[in-house]
Formats: sequence, C-alpha cells, structure tokens
Amino acid sequence: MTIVLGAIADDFTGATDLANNLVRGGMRCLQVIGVPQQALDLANVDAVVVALKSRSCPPDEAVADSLAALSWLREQGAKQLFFKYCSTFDSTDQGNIGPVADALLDALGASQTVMVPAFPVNGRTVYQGHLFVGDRLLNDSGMQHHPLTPMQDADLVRVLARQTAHPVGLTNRAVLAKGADATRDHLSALAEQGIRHVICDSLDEQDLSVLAEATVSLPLVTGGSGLGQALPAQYRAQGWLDTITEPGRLQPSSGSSLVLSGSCSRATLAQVANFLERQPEGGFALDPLSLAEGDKQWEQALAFAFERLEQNAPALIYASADPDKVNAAQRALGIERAGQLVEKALSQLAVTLVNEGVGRLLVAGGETSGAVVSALGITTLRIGEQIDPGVPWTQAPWPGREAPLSLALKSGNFGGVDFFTRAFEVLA
Ligand SMILES: Nc1ncnc2c1ncn2[C@@H]1O[C@H](COP(=O)(O)OP(=O)(O)O)[C@@H](O)[C@H]1O
Ligand SMILES: O=C(O)[C@@H](O)C(=O)COP(=O)(O)O
Repeated sequence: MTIVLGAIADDFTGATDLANNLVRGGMRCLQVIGVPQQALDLANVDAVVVALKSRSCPPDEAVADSLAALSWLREQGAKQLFFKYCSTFDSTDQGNIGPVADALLDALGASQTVMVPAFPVNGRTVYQGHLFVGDRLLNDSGMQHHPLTPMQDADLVRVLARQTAHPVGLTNRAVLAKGADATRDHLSALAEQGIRHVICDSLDEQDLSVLAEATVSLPLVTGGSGLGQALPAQYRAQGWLDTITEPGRLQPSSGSSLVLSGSCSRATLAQVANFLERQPEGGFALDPLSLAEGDKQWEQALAFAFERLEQNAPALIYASADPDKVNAAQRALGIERAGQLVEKALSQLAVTLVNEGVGRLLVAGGETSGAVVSALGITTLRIGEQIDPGVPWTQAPWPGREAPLSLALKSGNFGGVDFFTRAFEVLA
C-alpha cells in the first residue's frame, strides 16, 4: 500500500491546517511529528503530513530536515509531494521557502513548481502576485510586526526572488480565468523560459480548483492549505483515490483544559483579550524579561495553573504581547533568546501540566506549538473536528492514560475572537 500525497510542513500548526483540509477534501490523513523513526502502518492512509520546525531555523537546517522528510515520503510511495508553508508566506530574505523549494526540486529532478499560498476562506488571497490578508496588503496586515518573520513586502515575486538564485515568474488571474488547460500551457511556456518558481494568483476556491487540476501531475507543489483542499478531487479524477472518507471522529476527551499562547499575531491578541474579558481571573501573563531573570515567574505560572485546574476552570498562560512590548523584549534579549525563553517556559508548563491531568490542550502559535508538541514527545496526530477554518482538534495517544490527549494547534492569525472559549465547547 502506498500513499498518494506526501507533505512537508514547515511548522506544526501549518501541518494540522493542511491535514485538516486534506481530510475535508476526503483523504485519510495522518500527521507525523518529524521524520518517523519507526515503521508506521499506513494501510488505511492516503496522505501523510510531516510536521517540521523549519520555518525560522537557519536555512541549511531547514533544507536538511526537508530533504530527510522528502526521502522518507518517497519511500512510502507518495505520487505527489507538497511543501506547505504559511498562507502569509512567512520567511526572510535568507529563506526558508526559496532554499527548501530549490532543494526539493533538485532532489526530485524536477524543473518547476508552483507557489500557491492563498487560503481564501481565511482571507488570504493573491492578485497580480500580491498577497492580501482580508482587504489589506500583507505588509499592512499586522504581519509586518511578526516577531520572527516580519513581512514587509506584499509582492511575492519580489520576496521569493530574494531567496533563490533561480528566476521567479507569475501566473495571474487572467490566465486562471481561461481554465486548467490554459494554465498548464502557461506553466509549460514559463518552464521553457527556465522559470523555476511560479507565484500563482488565487482569489477563490474556483481558482484553487483550476490550479489543482493544472498541477496534479507536477512532482512537487507548494503553498498553503487552500490548494490542499482542492487536490483530493484531482487525485480522484486521476484514479489515484477511490473513496471519499468522512472526517474521523475522535475518542471522547477527558481531563482539564489549558490554553498556552506564545503567538503575538493580531488574531491571537484579540482572542487573549476576549478570554480575559470573560474570565478576568483566568489568565497569567509571562514576560521574557522576567523569565530571563530566573525561575520565579515560571513557578508562579505553574501555581496559578494548578489553582485553576483544581477549581475545574480553564487556565490561559500567555506571553502574547503587542509589538511595542515584543520589540522592547527583543531589544533587551535579542530576538532568538526572547523567543526561546517563551517557548521553553510554555513547553515545560505543558509537560508538567499534562502529566498532572490536563487532557485538553490548546496551543496558539506555530513556533510555540512546535516547541510544546516536541517537548511532549508526541509522534503522531489524528485529525478530528474543525473548530474554525484551518484549526482542527487532534488527538495523540498518551501513555498510561485511557483517553488520548486532545490537542488543538492554532495558527497565529486563525480563529474567531472567542476561539479560546468556543474550542472547548466544540470538544464537549
Ligand atoms: N512577549 C514576547 N516577546 C518576544 N517574543 C515573544 C513574546 N511572546 C512570544 N514571543 C515569541 O514570538 C514567536 C511567535 O511565533 P509563533 O509561535 O509562530 O506565533 P504565530 O503563529 O503568531 O506566528 C515565538 O517564538 C514566541 O516565543
Ligand atoms: O497557512 C497558514 O496560514 C497556517 O497553516 C500557518 O502556517 C500559520 O503559521 P503560524 O501563524 O505561525 O501558526
């Protein structure tokens, strides 16, 4: 038995986002954390998403990890490979989207791939190569203040050109409007001119469906989870998939509820504020400057969580802060150290509190989720019910416990304003 799609996601929330959309497209999908070290039973699996933490690490590391994932996915017989990055194209001039895409193309011996970040249901669209978040250009959407990958240019052709030595082209909406055959011809014409990376416009699901049809035969596609939802129909049309699978039901969850947030994105800041409005006693703020001074604040956070959990009330522990506060911490500590202090504190809280009975854990932020899930030692995730577009509940087996651990990994900018409350209602 071989899989149809093998995906490499550059962060953990992005991986669950893609897995969720593949499931919604009717595929049986398993998410694995890093390259599996043991053989997996993939008999009933159509797609595997390998979650990496390769978005913000040095480009060499991102390339090495992505190539290891590629090699494992090819061993599983994947017919098509998908490099999943953020729908807001999170990257820097050094990478990692360009270097990873180049390395994957080289390893596959392929000459061209498409770049399709759009996720229209969550407001991410691309027009004339420019990325919009809702009605704002990317560089005016809040993403210009991202702590690790500030996005200060919405022109993706220009952004990607700074990350690769190869030519970057554009397939715009006028081409897509002519349909899949015309789009395929356009891509071939660009390939003949040596254009290796093609940024693709997409305004809606119809555009994504045209792109999926035009690219189903490419060895490698890249982008956001919007394309992921459109591809399964094409795999069915190719005869590679013959069933439509309903999204799986997870086992009933049990245990206390905890939210850990290291995301400073606009949506998360509003979700933190909304939770605190509803439960003024329910939150504890971490500050990297205090964490740098020693263990005192971490111990206070732990004591706070224990108190809440004893009262059977959900606890929110967050480092999420507005750009001024983040900048001040980064100036004092350096960008990397500020982030690491937060990630370490939240991960250690997760490990201690899950071992003490937390059974429903919501983590906000991609890097943060990577740190927390890795510290928990989780290796596979089953995908369950969607809370909001791009964010499903997932489950991981938890040794010594009958019920698995229920885990929601929320991308920074995803989810409605009441997400931290409603997520647990969905689970109930
Ligand atoms: N108050 C803060 N000051 C500086 N850095 C922070 C602060 N809070 C969180 N961070 C760091 O910012 C980064 C946020 O990234 P991430 O978790 O991917 O969130 P998002 O999904 O919103 O991008 C993490 O590395 C986190 O540790
Ligand atoms: O494509 C997306 O927007 C998400 O799947 C994603 O990758 C978000 O990353 P974070 O905002 O860093 O969680």
